[in-house]
Amino acid sequence: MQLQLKNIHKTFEAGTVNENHVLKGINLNLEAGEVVTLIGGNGAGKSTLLNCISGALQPDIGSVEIAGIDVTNWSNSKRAGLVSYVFQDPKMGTASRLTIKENMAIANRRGHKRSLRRGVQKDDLQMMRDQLSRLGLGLEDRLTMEVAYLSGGQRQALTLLMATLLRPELLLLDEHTAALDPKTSEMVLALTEKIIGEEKLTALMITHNMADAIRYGNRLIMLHQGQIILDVSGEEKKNLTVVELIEMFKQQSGSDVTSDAMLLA
Ligand SMILES: Nc1ncnc2c1ncn2[C@@H]1O[C@H](COP(=O)(O)OP(=O)(O)OP(=O)(O)O)[C@@H](O)[C@H]1O
Repeated sequence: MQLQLKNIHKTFEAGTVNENHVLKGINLNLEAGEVVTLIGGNGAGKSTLLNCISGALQPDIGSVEIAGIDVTNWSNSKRAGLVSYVFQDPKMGTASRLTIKENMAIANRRGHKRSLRRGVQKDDLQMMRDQLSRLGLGLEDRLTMEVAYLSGGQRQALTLLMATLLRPELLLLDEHTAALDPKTSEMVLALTEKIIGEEKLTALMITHNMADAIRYGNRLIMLHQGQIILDVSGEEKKNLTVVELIEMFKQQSGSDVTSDAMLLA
């Protein structure tokens, strides 16, 4: 099992008037190679769930196993050797004032305490060029350019490459194309699919776009008020339509999706 979540609970501001029980007993198993899209309305708990997996947040109850290792009590940085993530904001996954080469060098040390003094060797440079050329964006010829000068899409593509440079046991994508225009989003999603496929990664991807949730991955999960209310895979998922998905949401949750960002698909 690549990911095993057992009875995850998370409450924010416990014991105050603002107490918010966000995750209510999440159980989820992901087999190696599964690519899961995660949808749900605003505030459903999607990011909180990913944060509990990455270690950015600690669940109050429950356990997290990644690639057979119980990481429940591991810090975010200790989990970095196992889990990689890409966030919505293209500025978050890369260091603006550093060059593409320097960013790639950092990615090449993810989860390792290897000395920063080692510097970039000649064979590292060739590896970087080869890796960057996979993106098809010509970044391999701009190794000494500061990342700040890249477009949002180029930057997110680079972030994705960096997150997978050292093969993670699990790749977490938190609406990683939501800040991009539709065409660029499509480009980054196509690259995401390519990299996940080539590296045979296990991935969990949050999206607000229902059409993308159906199109990508082999399994789709819907979260509502901190619980999994829908879990479809294989042919059933492939044959889903956005209209059916909205209908299922209404049935399962007992509420409407009107004015919800889920409809922005
Ligand atoms: N650090 C925090 N402290 C207090 N409340 C939080 C914190 N993080 C999230 N929340 C609350 O938890 C709830 C779930 O948030 P979360 O970001 O997980 O939802 P989401 O499903 O990702 O929503 P969206 O699609 O809007 O991003 C929200 O009500 C949010 O305000």
